Amino acid sequence: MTHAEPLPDAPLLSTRAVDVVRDGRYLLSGISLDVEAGQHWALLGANGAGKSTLLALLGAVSHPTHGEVHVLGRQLGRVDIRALRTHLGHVNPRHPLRSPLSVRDVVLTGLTNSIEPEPRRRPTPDQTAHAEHLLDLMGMAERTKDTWPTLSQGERGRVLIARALMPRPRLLLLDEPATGLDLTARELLLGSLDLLRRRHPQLATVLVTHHLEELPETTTHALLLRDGRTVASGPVHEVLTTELVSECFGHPISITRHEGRWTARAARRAPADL
Ligand SMILES: Nc1ncnc2c1ncn2[C@@H]1O[C@H](COP(=O)(O)OP(=O)(O)OP(=O)(O)O)[C@@H](O)[C@H]1O
Repeated sequence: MTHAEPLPDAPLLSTRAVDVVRDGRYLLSGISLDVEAGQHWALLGANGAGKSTLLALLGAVSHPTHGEVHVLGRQLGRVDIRALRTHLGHVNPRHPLRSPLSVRDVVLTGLTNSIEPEPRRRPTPDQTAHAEHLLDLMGMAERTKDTWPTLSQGERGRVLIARALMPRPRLLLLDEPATGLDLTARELLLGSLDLLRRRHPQLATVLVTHHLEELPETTTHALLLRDGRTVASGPVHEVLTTELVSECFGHPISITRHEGRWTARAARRAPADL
């Protein structure tokens, strides 16, 4: 096992014919996916489809049972993945911070990937400026001195994205970032993600959701999962169709796109079927 630096020209993420088997059950079967710089993927599927299981592989948190996962050109299982993880921004929505750290200090803990600031470690002026730049992108510039316990769930979510971006990762992984947010908080989050993607065009993201309404308009690609298998994968205009999304959720669903955003409506059963 060797420490690994990323290979500069490799796809950021690549999985080939990946299976994840737990207790004899296939949670993922035959998943192949390439994520390149500047791409913004949505992983969509019903509850239990395998989205979080796939995201854990992409974040080098778990290993496949069969097949290969390459992160930044390095194959999981062949290298020490701790070195690779510093290039991946992974947002944990259950961030276990309890103390009243300021928003700016929470973002700075992203440098050491620690919950509390490391003792005797002082951020450089460049690092503090970068934290403030990221908070500005996430719409939190006015809140840098506020303390963590005073933030709403939506505000915390945006601070945690800024924290994950602090080490300047090439890839950001987001597991249902809009869950539990009210409409305004959701729109602020999605607007911030759109701005981030436009300002940092080399960044790639992978975002898990069940809801098409929670996709930022800058989403470029989608992978639809059903029972651990790929229903469709590719550019959004080919994949987010009424036919394929209906197949993914096992129910007739009508998809529309308006001003860059998607809406899904489940068809009601006809009275005769009830
Ligand atoms: N460690 C495990 N051992 C056994 N089964 C597991 C394990 N982890 C997840 N599962 C099962 O694998 C399936 C896929 O889970 P996963 O969390 O990846 O789905 P998901 O698409 O993210 O679902 P949700 O939208 O509900 O979060 C589920 O049926 C889950 O119960």
